[in-house]
Amino acid sequence: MAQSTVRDFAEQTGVPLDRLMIQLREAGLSCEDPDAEFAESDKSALLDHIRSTHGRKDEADEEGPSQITLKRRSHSQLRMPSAGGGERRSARGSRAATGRTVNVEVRKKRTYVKRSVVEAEAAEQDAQVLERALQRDVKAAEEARRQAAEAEAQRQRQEAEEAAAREAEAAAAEPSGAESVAEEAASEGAATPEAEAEAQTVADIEAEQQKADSEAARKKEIEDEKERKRLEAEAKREREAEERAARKASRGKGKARKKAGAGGRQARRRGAAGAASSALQQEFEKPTAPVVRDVQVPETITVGELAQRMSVKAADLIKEMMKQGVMATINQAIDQDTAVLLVEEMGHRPHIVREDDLEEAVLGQAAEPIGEEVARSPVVTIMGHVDHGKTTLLDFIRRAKVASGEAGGITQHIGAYRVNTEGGDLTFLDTPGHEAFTAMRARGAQVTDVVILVVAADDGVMPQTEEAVKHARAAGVPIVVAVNKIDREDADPDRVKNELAAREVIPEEWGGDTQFIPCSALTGQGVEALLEAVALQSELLELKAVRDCPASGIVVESSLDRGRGPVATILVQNGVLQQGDMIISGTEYGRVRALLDERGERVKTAGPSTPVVVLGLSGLPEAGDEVLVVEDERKARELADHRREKSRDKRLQAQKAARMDELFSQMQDQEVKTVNLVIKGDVQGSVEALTQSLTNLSNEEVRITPVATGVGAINESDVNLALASEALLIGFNVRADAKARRLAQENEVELHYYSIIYDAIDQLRSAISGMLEPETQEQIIGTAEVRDVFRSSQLGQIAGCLVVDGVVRRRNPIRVLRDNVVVFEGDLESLRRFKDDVNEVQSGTECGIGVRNYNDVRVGDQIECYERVTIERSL
Ligand SMILES: Nc1nc2c(ncn2[C@@H]2O[C@H](COP(=O)(O)OP(=O)(O)OP(=O)(O)O)[C@@H](O)[C@H]2O)c(=O)[nH]1
Repeated sequence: MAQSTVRDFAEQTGVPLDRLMIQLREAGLSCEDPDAEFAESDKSALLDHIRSTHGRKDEADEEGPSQITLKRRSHSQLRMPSAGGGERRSARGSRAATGRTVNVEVRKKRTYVKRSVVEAEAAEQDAQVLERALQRDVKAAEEARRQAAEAEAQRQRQEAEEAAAREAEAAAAEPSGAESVAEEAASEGAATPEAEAEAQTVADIEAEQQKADSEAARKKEIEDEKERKRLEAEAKREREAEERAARKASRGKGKARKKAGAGGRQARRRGAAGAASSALQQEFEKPTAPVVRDVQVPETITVGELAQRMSVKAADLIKEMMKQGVMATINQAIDQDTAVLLVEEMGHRPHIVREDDLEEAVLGQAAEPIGEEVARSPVVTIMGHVDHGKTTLLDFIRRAKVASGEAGGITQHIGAYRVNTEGGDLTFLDTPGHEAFTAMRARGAQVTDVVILVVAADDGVMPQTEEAVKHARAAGVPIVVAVNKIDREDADPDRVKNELAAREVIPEEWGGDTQFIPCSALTGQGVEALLEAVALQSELLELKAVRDCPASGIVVESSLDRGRGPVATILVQNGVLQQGDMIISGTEYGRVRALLDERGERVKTAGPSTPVVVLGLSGLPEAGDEVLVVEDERKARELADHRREKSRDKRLQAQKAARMDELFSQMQDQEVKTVNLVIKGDVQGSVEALTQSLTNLSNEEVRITPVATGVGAINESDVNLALASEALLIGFNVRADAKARRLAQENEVELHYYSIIYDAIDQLRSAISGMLEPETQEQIIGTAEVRDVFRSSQLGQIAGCLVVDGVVRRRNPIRVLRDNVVVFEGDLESLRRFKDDVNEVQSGTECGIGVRNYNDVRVGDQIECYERVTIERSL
């Protein structure tokens, strides 16, 4: 390398010479002459010095701001000629008017930096330049040294090889002396210290070279491995992307391939983890044609559910309904026909689902029992008017005192009893006779084979006697008439025969088919004959039942027992009901936990025509519900759920209708008053009957609405409900519990307790009578005939009249009638007797009448005087 001076170095690097000299002095190098040689060692020392001081700042520089920035803003206006025709306008001298003025804002920013800072920066820059130059020079010197060493090593290796070759040749020429020469050479080599050092250097260099080579080879290997893995991963991702694309392509979507490609690219970007997650990702494909769905349409379905089945938004369905002219909300139930229409309109395929499908599937042959028929005992219902002796008669028959235990002496709910008579077993359904139980009695007739119609011989045929005849006829059930109370002195059995014959219940002795048995439930006279007659009647009927089939029957009554849960009285009609059977009844189901007979004793089985109390149902079935034994619990639960859903839908539909009706009627008549009722009772039948009877009291002015009904004691929630709906709270044979009583007291909710249905009816009737609007009636109080008409200058036209009927009063309104047709309606202006004004004129008296605002009264007209009276009404 050529020798260089300090000056040369300064010129090379562009650093001012004086600054370089300062740096050298600071580095502790004595350099007075810039033309002196700039040795390598000096360069290394200077580099170390610069490295150690590089970036350091004077502490003084830290104080105060190192620079100040000044900003200046100036505004001016620029007037520009309007584009296109500016010159033309200017020629006309209208430039000012047409030119455009632009506001110009000029912003200037100037930064002043401290001198010391500038100097320091310059020094810093020079130091950096020097550092770079020195570094370069020092590196170059090192490189040169290394190359020189390498060249030397190479030269020595060649020399050694040549020497070896020469010696080999010499040895070949003088084999005897070869060894000695070689030894000599070796000893010579070992003996020379310079040669030894040289050899060591060469070995070191070679070792270094080898180490560097192996290091490079190892690095390359690692790099290659990485590259290979990267390529493998990439190939895998591409394969996956291609597979996806192929799958989509096979579905015939041209677009899909593109998307899969995009997905693949995305996956590549995300890496392996991303690729795995993208495989799970779902992609939406817009269908190219409208999707036609098969939609199951049951008998009733809510709008929301129908929309769901068609996979459309409920709002869209409601819109479609509006187009069809049907207004509905999402929770509203619609009928099958409407639903089918809507499904078709929306381009789908409706499939009508019959509700019975599931019933049939679950119940199988249970609907129609198949098997060998055997004789069964008759089911007898006693019907008749109130107090004609039904309970007394049944009491006598089964020798149990039922009547004495009943509130008000009236049977309150249907009970079923099996009694042994000489004519065989008879099952009695103890139906009550009061009108409130009409609905239950109708149900009773459906399971009944024979009706005993009790008619008191002293009272004859009464309204409920007639009703009982109608029910029996409607059900096609034969009647046996018990002409009761024949022990009474005023008993008149023939009257009963006559009255019933008039209603087409003809006695046998009169050629009809009805047996009339005179009896006394009190004394027992004729009761045996009555039972014989019933037995005879049922023999004629040849009653049969299938015993060897899954049991089925009818719920006669149900109630909630505090200890035993839901309790249902069931009349078995076919098959044999056993403890452990899985039964379904209406919307309830359950495994028969226990069977009890009419005396409350446990029995294991109950055959046809046997009334039995069943424990184990999930809830209270309705009186009249069918009971069926099913195979397994799952099926029973399924069917019960289905029925519950169905009844809920129906209820929803009914509720909606009721609300609509209410709306319409309120629109028509704003004066309709509503009495809400919350009714709780001891047994389902009573609640049902009471609810129906009370609802029947509704008329066009007062509507009675049972907002809630139920079995059991009145609880807090009943009181709350009554409060919320401003309802009357009625307890029939039940009382409010302590909490409910307290709540009722606090909120002044009245509790009405009853144990006799007609008491409840009477009280409510009188209560709602008070709610009726009083009626206004017109009463004619007098009539006068016009005999003469004359005019007075003071009073105008005056009619000379004779009061022919009642009294004519001056303050009362009048009507003028001509040939019995009203020609004017108004008031009297004056009423006079001779010259005196009077307040009233009695019948048979003449008077002068002036009619206000009417001057056309003629001879022969009648003037009718009337008054308006307000009459309180009752139901
Ligand atoms: N003298 C006489 N009185 C009878 C006879 N049968 C019933 N009574 C009386 O008539 C009244 C009414 O009898 P119930 O058996 O309660 O009449 P019911 O038809 O069951 O009445 P409800 O349960 O209200 O439908 C009672 O006081 C009986 O004692 C009878 O044969 N002779």
